[in-house]
Amino acid sequence: MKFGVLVFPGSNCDRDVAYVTRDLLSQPTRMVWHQDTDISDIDVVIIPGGFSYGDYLRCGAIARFSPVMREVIAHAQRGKLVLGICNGFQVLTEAGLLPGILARNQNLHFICDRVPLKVERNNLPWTQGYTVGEIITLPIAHGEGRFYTDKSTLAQLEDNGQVLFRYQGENPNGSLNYIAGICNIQGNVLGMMPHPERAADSALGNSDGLRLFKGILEQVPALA
Ligand SMILES: NC(=O)CC[C@H](N)C(=O)O
Repeated sequence: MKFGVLVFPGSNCDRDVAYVTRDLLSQPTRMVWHQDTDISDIDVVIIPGGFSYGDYLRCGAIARFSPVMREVIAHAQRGKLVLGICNGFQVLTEAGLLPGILARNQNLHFICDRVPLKVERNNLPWTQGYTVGEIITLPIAHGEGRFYTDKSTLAQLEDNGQVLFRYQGENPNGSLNYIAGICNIQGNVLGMMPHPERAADSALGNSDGLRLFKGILEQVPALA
C-alpha cells in the first residue's frame, strides 16, 4: 500500500509519519510537496502535523489553497483513504472534507501532553486494530485543537458514529463532547488532533499509535 505524506512549508511531522510507514511498516512512501498536482500513484494520503504557513490567519487556512489539495479532495471523493493528523485535521476542516472547526484551546495555551483517549468504533480501517471502548494513550501538541461545530452538525456526527476518538477524563482543550477525532460520513477521511505517529515505536515507550497505521494495511472493511 503506497502512502503519500504531504509537505507544506512549515510541516514538521512529515518525517515522523514517513518513519512509521516506510521504516516501521515497510510500505512504499512518497513525500508529496504541496505544489504537486499528481497523486494518482498514492493509496493513502496523510496530511501531517506542523505549522503550515506559520499558522497565519488560522491553522490550515492557507494550506488548504495549496495545489495538491484539489487532488486530495478528488482522492477522498473517490473513496480513497485520507488521514489528517493535528495540523492535518485543521487542513481537512478548512478544505471542507470534514465538518467543524478547530478553535483556539480553551485555556489559550499551546498544550503538549500525553492524553487518554477512548476508541468509540472499530469497524473502519483506522480503528480496526483497537477494541470498542478501549482506552489508549497518545501525545497531543497543539494551540488550536478545540473542536467546535453547530448543534445540528454535532448531533449528526454523534448519530452517524463519526466520532472515532474522544478524550477520556480531562478535556484538554475544551472540545465539544470531548471530541479528539472524527471521520466523514463515508469513513474514508479521518482527522484527529492526537499524534499516532509519535506513539508508534516501542523504543519510545508507547506504541498505541502503531495499531492505527497497521489497521490501514489490513483488509479494509466495507466503507458505508
Ligand atoms: N502539532 C501540530 O500539528 C500543531 C498544529 C497547529 N500548529 C496548532 O498549534 O494547533
